[in-house]
Amino acid sequence: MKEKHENILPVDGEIYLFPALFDDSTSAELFDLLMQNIQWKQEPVKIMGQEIMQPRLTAWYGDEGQSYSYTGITMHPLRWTKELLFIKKAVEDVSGECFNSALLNLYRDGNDSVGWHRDNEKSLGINPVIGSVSLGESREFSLKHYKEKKWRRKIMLDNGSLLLMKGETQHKWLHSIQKNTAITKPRINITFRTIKEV
Ligand SMILES: O=C(O)CCC(=O)C(=O)O
Ligand SMILES: [Fe+2]
Repeated sequence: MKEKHENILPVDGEIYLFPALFDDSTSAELFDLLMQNIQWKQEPVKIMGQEIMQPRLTAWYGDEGQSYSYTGITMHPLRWTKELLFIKKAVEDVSGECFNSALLNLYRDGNDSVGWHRDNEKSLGINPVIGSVSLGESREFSLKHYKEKKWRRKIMLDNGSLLLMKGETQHKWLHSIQKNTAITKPRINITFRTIKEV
């Protein structure tokens, strides 16, 4: 990392916030391009044998030849777009990390959410590094420790920000975006990842 940043987690992992990876006008331009050019879809997931629709739209982009299993569905990535490569480079420059894929989320409004989970799929390997870019409406990112559920953190993810998660974070902490019905505007989130094995 270029500058000195403070770890947001008290134990068992590292999370760093870069509040302004992109300025307001770049963020607004990227938001519009991603709204238009990404192949957003509402995908089903299997939860305890039942197929239900995810409460948000998603898309997966990446290097050729990658595939990814995510809560019971296998996804084949679409080819990087120009704007995704621009964002990826910015994330790689400030983090000093490299990524070969990205999972995108579109929260249409405050009724969309992602439940408590860890990004600890086998294909991401041990101690995966995830770079998470937010565009559009601010949403609160909630964290709780996997074992000590009383250990909690909340981070506001604003337009143009980057959240970098590394170390043991994905093994030891759960995260979620909770519904907030006061929110009427959309948010795009891009999580850059590295798939280690197919
Ligand atoms: O929208 C976010 O900030 C988090 C998304 C997330 O946790 C995921 O895609 O795994
Ligand atoms: Fe996640």
